[in-house]
Amino acid sequence: MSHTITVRQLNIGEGAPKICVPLVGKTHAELMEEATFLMSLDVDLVEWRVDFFEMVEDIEKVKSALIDIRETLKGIPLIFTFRSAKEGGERELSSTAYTALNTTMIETGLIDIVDVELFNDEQTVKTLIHIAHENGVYVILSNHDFEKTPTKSEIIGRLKKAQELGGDLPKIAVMPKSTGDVLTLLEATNEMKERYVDRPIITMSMAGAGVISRLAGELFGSAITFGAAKKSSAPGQIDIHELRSILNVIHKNL
Ligand SMILES: O=C1C[C@@](O)(C(=O)O)C[C@@H](O)[C@@H]1O
Repeated sequence: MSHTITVRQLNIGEGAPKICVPLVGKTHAELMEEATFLMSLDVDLVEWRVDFFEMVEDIEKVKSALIDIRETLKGIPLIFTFRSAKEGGERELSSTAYTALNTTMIETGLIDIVDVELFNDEQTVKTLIHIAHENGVYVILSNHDFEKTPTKSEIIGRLKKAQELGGDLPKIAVMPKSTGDVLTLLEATNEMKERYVDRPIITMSMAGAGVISRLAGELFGSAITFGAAKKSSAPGQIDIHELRSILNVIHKNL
């Protein structure tokens, strides 16, 4: 497998980490306003965090918002993410509803990447990966620990599991309780890069202490970094202008 994934001419995994900004509107109107605003900014990808959308359980309403988001974003690569409450998101869906929501949006042909949580039952994960790939959609296979930072071998184990299951972009976000925890995440990322990586991965240590991990992905091996425009979707995301400028400084000096 190639170390780079190309989505609408964006080479993820090559050069500086790509900047992704989340859309976190609660209503159709808020989403339109946010999406229009994002178009005035220097972003590489947009993630629709659909768990923030209050009509998320109404698939037709989600679809109609998606159509308008896609039209507003023009050619910007779009990630579709329902983040469950147990992994730091806004709400829960039953496994059936989660599968139906993701399947319907994959089949619209309007999204480029779908985020699937690794810790769903394995059959759900495999089914969604299969449907995504049949429709030319890449899969971020993600895992989040908002409580702590697992050990280095556990982090690597989860990222490798995401590779084995066929995720195109394995991802992990963890919470540091110490600066040592930030190093653990960076070491795990670096070891993946040196020993196991055959495709781009995404890692981050959250909150203030973890900010360095959102900046240093080109060095340690994380291909996408999440920044904030007006509102962040997780602790530790920094302003995208500052983010771009720091990524450029690192890139220039490597
Ligand atoms: O999983 C991630 C990463 C994230 O949690 C972060 O820490 O930047 C933000 C989420 O929107 C995204 O889905």
